[in-house]
Amino acid sequence: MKLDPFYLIVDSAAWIERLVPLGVKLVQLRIKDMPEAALREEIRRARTLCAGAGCQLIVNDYWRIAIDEGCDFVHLGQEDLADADVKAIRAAGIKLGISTHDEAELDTALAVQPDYVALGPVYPTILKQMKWAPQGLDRLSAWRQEIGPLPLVAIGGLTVERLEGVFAHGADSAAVVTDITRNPDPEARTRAWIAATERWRGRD
Ligand SMILES: Cc1ncc(COP(=O)(O)OP(=O)(O)O)c(N)n1
Ligand SMILES: Cc1nc(C(=O)O)sc1CCOP(=O)(O)O
Ligand SMILES: [Mg+2]
Repeated sequence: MKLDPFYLIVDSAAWIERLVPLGVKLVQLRIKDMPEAALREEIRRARTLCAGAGCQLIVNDYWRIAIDEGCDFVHLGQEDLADADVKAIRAAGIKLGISTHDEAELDTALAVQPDYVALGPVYPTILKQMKWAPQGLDRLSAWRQEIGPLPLVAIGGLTVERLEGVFAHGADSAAVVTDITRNPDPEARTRAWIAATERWRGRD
C-alpha cells in the first residue's frame, strides 16, 4: 500500500469540504470532545466528501464508529490501541495506522501488523502537549531502517520548508495540522503543500 506524501489532518468535515477539492488525496478527521451523534454525522459527511473527491479518509480514534459507518482506514495512538478490538477492525476490512514515539511503542505497533507507522513529534508542535522531546530527522532514518518497507508517516511541526528533510530521512508521507489550518491563507498553503510534495507522489 502507498500513502500520498501529503497527509492533511483536520478537525471537522467543514475543513474537508474546504480543502479536499483543491486536490488533497489523504486526510485524517481528528475530532476531540464531541457528542456521539454529532461525531457520527461529521464522520458520515467526511466519508461522503472524500468518496466524491477520490481522497482517502482516515478516522482518528473512533474505530467503532468507523466500522459502523463503513469507513476503511483508522488511526490509533498507543492508548487507543490498548482499548481497541484489532480483530474487529481487521474483520471489517479496515486499514490501520499507529502512532509511535519510542522503541517500545514501535514494538507494540509492529505486533499488530499496521498499514503504516507514524513517528512524532519530529519537530516541536503547538497543537498539543507532548511528553516526548522532538525526535529529529535521524530518528526518522532509524525508524526507516527498523520497519523495512512499511509506510512511514512523519508528524509534528511540519511545514513546507521542512519537507525535503523528512523525505530525505525516509518518510513516505508528511502529516500536518497547524501549518495549514492556522495559516492566514489555508487554501494557498494547501496548494503549496500539494506542489511541494509532487516529487514524492507516485514514486516507487
Ligand atoms: C498520522 C498521525 N500520527 C500521530 C497521531 C497521534 O495519535 P494519538 O497519539 O492517538 O493522539 P491524538 O491525535 O488522538 O490526540 C495522529 N493522530 N495521526
Ligand atoms: C496530533 C499529533 N500527534 C503527534 C505525535 O507525535 O504523535 S504530533 C501531533 C500534532 C501535529 O500537528 P502539527 O502539524 O500542527 O504540529
Ligand atoms: Mg488518538
